[in-house]
Amino acid sequence: MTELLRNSNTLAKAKKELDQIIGKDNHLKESDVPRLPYLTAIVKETLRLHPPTPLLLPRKATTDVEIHGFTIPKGAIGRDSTTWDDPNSFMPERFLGSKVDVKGNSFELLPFGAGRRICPGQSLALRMLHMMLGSLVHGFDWELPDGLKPEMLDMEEKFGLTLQRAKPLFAVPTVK
Ligand code: HEM
Repeated sequence: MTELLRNSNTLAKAKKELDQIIGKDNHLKESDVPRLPYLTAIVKETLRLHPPTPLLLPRKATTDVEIHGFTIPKGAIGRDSTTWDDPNSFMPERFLGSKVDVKGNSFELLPFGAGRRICPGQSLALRMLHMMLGSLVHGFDWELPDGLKPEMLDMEEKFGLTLQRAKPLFAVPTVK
């Protein structure tokens, strides 16, 4: 939601897609999600830029390592500038028409890990993320409180086992 409130064009495009595909007066259903490529791209882009479990727990490379001829570079993969154009910008469009997924098959984007220790809650988490975000965007118009400008939003993150906003987001919903 923070990235959408900071990027009003993205929020407007997500609303438009929801209005066109499921209709202004209908509630979002799980079966609608496969027909919402832009909402799906927003979820992927959020998981790239703000991975909720950023360290993949104990499996982060602290230095460049080579294993069986494959180089595992040090550091955060979601913002690697050799893989992603403009890696620090929130651009869901980068996933439209792209085969990169978040399910452990695309090694440049591993918010749920990969292989035998991949997150077993992935399928539940992805269902919930699309339903929650899609319902919030589709059901309400959103504004920032007290004349706060999008560019003034505090993007500081609290680093830990899971990554969260350092301070909660305050936003004002109006029923559409
Ligand atoms: C957006 C939501 C979530 C993200 C980004 C996420 C991410 C991750 C990551 C990165 C790992 C470590 C994988 C590895 O070690 O390679 C993990 C492990 C795990 N996750 Fe999740 N997770 C999410 C939601 C959930 C949910 C909803 C559940 C349970 C209902 C869950 C249960 C677990 C468990 C049990 C493990 C440990 C698996 C093992 O070590 O064998 N996660 N998750």
